[in-house]
Amino acid sequence: MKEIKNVAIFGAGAMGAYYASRFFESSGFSTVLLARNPRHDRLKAEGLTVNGKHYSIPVVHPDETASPADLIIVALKNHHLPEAAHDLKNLVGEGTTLISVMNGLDSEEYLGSIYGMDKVLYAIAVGIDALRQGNEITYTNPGKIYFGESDNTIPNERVLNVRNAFERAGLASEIPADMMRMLWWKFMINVGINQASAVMRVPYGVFQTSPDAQKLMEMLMREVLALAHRLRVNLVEQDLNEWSKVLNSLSPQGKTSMLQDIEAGRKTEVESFAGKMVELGKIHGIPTPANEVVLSIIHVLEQTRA
Ligand SMILES: NC(=O)C1=CN([C@@H]2O[C@H](COP(=O)(O)OP(=O)(O)OC[C@H]3O[C@@H](n4cnc5c(N)ncnc54)[C@H](OP(=O)(O)O)[C@@H]3O)[C@@H](O)[C@H]2O)C=CC1
Ligand SMILES: CC(C)(CO)C(=O)C(=O)O
Repeated sequence: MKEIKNVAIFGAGAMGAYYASRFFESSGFSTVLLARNPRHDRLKAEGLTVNGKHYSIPVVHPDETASPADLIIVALKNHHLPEAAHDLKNLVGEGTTLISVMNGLDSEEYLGSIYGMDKVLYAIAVGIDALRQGNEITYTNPGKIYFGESDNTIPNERVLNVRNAFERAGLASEIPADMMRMLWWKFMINVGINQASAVMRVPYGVFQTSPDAQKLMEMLMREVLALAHRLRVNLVEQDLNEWSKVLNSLSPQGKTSMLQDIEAGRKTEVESFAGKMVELGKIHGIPTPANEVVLSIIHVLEQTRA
């Protein structure tokens, strides 16, 4: 397989802007952002600012791109995906690899249903605390990307090729043997802290110190543990402690992506977290009362946003 050179970033928000800046700054890559108008013109005119540094990264329009990308990083919000996913069609060719750094359990299968799972690798971003205000993005901790096929006992050529590209771009990454376990671990984290932070409107620092904040976060997470156990996903009690270690490394002022959405009056990804939990809980006979409560609260916050 040939070395990854052409990289496209789809969704130049908090996460996408960070990854775009890394590839754009590293030699050996040609990096583009993909967007329709009015985003296209805005990104072209204003560029992106990441940790105070301005980047004028080329922006391409979905209907005007002719040559496929080697690697596409998808960093949309989950509710953007159904409307946006077809915009990748001119960028996906035989040798293209698609990676979604989006939270939730479904974005990979969604992209795979359109472009084929043979082109999609699973991924999660852990420990990054990217904040966005307009086109200005800040982060204190870049975190790490865990990625691969669902089973990476022996990583295949596509996976190794992406690792090589991440290394050249200065992005920390790891290839877990059991990627499904990692996907569920991240899902547990998001169901816990994203939702608890959104209903309480507090940053990471409060979860580092307040037993009350920790209690709600853990109640939500334990429902994921019970569901994972039923589905034979290898997620255990100790995984809560692994998350505490990551949490304590985050900036006390940092905010989850869901709290950022609530504060900015945007739609949240609650359907991919509590919504998914309630749905799966019903199918598999696992009670999800804490998730039912936060689902209603976050719906109300969305309905009453300014
Ligand atoms: N922020 C974080 O620290 C982390 C976030 N995540 C996950 O990563 C994903 C992205 O999150 P985040 O970066 O915070 O979200 P943002 O809301 O900051 O970014 C999403 C971006 O997608 C753009 N977008 C929406 N629709 C389209 C479209 N049709 N075409 C092109 N661009 C589009 C938005 O543009 P516009 O602004 O114009 O609407 C926005 O720039 C989410 O699933 C989140 O849960 C995971 C780990 C950490
Ligand atoms: C884990 C966390 C909370 C930060 O990386 C996240 O995934 C998010 O903000 O959506």
